[in-house]
Amino acid sequence: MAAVNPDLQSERDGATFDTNKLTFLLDGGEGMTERRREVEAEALADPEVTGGPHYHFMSRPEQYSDAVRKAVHYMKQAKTGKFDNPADAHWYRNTLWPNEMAPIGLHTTMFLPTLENNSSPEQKEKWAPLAKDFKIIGTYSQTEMGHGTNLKALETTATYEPELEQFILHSPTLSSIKWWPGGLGKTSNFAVVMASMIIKGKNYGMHPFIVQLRSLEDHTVITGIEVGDIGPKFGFNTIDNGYLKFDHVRIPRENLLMKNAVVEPDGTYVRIAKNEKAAYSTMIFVRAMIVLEVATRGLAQACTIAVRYSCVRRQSELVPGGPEPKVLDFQTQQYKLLPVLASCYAYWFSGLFIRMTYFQINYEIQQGNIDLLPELHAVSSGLKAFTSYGSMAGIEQCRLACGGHGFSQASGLPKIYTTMTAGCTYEGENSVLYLQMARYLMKSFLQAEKGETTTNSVAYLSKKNLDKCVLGATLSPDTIIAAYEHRAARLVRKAGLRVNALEAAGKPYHEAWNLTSVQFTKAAEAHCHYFVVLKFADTLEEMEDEAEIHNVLLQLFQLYACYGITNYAADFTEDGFMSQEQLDMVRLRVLDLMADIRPNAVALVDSFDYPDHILGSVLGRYDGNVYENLYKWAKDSPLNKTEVHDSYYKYLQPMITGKSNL
Ligand SMILES: CCCCC/C=C\C/C=C\C/C=C\C/C=C\CCCC(=O)SCCNC(=O)CCNC(=O)[C@H](O)C(C)(C)COP(=O)(O)OP(=O)(O)OC[C@H]1O[C@@H](n2cnc3c(N)ncnc32)[C@H](O)[C@@H]1OP(=O)(O)O
Ligand SMILES: Cc1cc2nc3c(=O)[nH]c(=O)nc-3n(C[C@H](O)[C@H](O)[C@H](O)COP(=O)(O)OP(=O)(O)OC[C@H]3O[C@@H](n4cnc5c(N)ncnc54)[C@H](O)[C@@H]3O)c2cc1C
Repeated sequence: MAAVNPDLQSERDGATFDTNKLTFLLDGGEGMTERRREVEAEALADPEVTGGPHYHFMSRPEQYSDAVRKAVHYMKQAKTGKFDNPADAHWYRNTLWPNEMAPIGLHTTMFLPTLENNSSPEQKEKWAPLAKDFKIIGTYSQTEMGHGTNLKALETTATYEPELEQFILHSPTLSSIKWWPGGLGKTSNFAVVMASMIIKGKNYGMHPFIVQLRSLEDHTVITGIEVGDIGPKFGFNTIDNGYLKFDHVRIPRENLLMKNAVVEPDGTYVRIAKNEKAAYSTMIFVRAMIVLEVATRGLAQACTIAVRYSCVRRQSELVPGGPEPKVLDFQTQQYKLLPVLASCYAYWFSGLFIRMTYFQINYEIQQGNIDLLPELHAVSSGLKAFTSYGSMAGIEQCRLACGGHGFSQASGLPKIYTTMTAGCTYEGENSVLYLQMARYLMKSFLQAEKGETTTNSVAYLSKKNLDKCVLGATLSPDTIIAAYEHRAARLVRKAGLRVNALEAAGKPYHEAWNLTSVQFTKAAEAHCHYFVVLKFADTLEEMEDEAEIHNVLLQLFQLYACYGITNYAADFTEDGFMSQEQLDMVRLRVLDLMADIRPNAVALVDSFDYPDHILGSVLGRYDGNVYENLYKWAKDSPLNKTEVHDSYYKYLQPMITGKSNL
């Protein structure tokens, strides 16, 4: 390995804590880190994983094809049983497809989970092993050209015919064509198709059906089905997001996944699930996973690149006539990057929390206890929206902080950005998800108004909140939490009272709701902000005796919270809760905290522990040898394969010389 750039080495030498120990905390324990590193090391030693053509120097069809090559490699490995632990499989995939979407991504994240959580026991026994062993490859096909958000308006129909005990799948309109499902266009031979179920003329709403799309022999498309790729996108170019059209395709009755609702042979519909949104369960799972696995990890990688590069890049003067400083020593550069880094840590702890909570509550739901489903739906929706938007903005900030080289694909940042930003849209568009959380907040507000006690994430709504902020120079977590509680409670209450007032003035509820929805999305955002602050504080409180790490995490916590206050100053001050003096103090504390954190900046990104292969960045290399590798990158560019490019002979030569050698 090449020697580490001394400018990066000096940062590591000056850190006040052991990065390894912080990595253990982020991974959820030393054993988890060790296992992750083992899986990554095995993958990194495999030429099928690290070899192959260079991602950025391929066309889109080549990118897709190479991703399929990797998919086959993954499936072969998985078939040996070595990934029985889902986390191992996850680490392996992350190394195989760094910041890319696998053509079989939907198979593992949605198709299989839907089969497992929405099938009857017999169906699960039949389908899950086939999917687990990749004997069938599937996707989750819900969104249509005309509707992604409004699931009640899905137009694909599954009409039951009792005589033959079959459902007939049909796409009655142009807008009913399934559009967007990942891996649908070219890769999958099966899909879970969400369709409106119609029995004897009655529409029972969206239900999941397992449908074969292509032959298992030669991959030709089943009669009555039209399927293909939807074309190049802003990102996600390794995956074949597809379209799917049905022309009266018949499937057996048993292909309705019947855990939540059964259709008997004579067409009698029997609902089993206690909650009518049971068919939406896979979406909750993915939303809960997006927080850590998509939003936070994308941001952590971008921070790693931008912070390391900012310690390697020297430019301008700090001391008149002095040497060029590392750009991270400029206060404005710290202001670009360190609050983003702090938010990354904040999201990480919320991500760990929602992942664990999802598995706990889902276990309860599987046992038939659905009491906590509304809480899980609200929190997973809100956190998905809050963290994906924050990460998207943070990644862009990291890119801008890298100056010109940030604009090159060599930085790795455009790819991280385009992959991650999709997470603001898929699995529920962010504003739509904030409005789902807002429904929950409105209900909780009404409960609190009636004097009832609200619980879990909204417990603060029925508490007596402080009227005056008591935040002082010590910035204790409790006073910070109280400030965020006050802001969220006030914004929720203000929006709730406005709905009530509009209704009292004669507006129907739906109109009152729409007229308050901007306020409510801001209230939902404030609620999520509070929640993320709270989970960060909880992590600090629960930490075991690691004083150095506790110190630096406390600084990050304070920076995250203070930066949030300065960014949303009006929310904290306009009702007189926080004084101008307190706000001024908070603003100055942001600057002081940045100076405190600065010496540990590289150690804090090293703790994310991303191998260079996953970062895919010349700027963010662990060894910091940026310039020689930028030069190498340029030399590898396909345009440099020949001294004179073909286009010269085709176009320039005739114009410049008046003759053509072609
Ligand atoms: C270590 C292991 C790691 C494992 C890693 C695993 C995974 C890796 C991570 C991530 C994967 C990454 C990448 C995957 C890449 C791409 C995948 C993209 C896939 C897709 O992109 S796939 C399509 C997703 N497409 C949507 O996301 C549609 C959004 N649109 C909706 O979701 C609905 O359409 C909605 C909610 C807007 C309106 O729906 P609606 O009109 O029917 O309902 P309505 O508003 O009337 O609400 C009536 C009552 O239902 C409640 N309610 C609603 N939803 C509920 C739910 N889910 N559960 C429980 N209750 C729910 C409400 O809260 C309310 O309750 P109440 O009445 O009490 O207030
Ligand atoms: C990369 C990518 C991968 C995807 N993968 C899959 C997949 O595998 N399977 C699948 O089924 N789908 C998939 N999708 C589809 C995705 O889930 C939807 O695009 C997403 O849910 C948003 O729905 P929409 O496209 O209908 O947006 P729209 O709802 O049309 O959003 C347009 C605008 O309208 C606003 N809006 C809509 N409804 C409301 C409302 N009620 N109140 C206020 N504002 C509203 C939105 O906020 C937004 O600003 C994918 C999409 C992308 C981009």
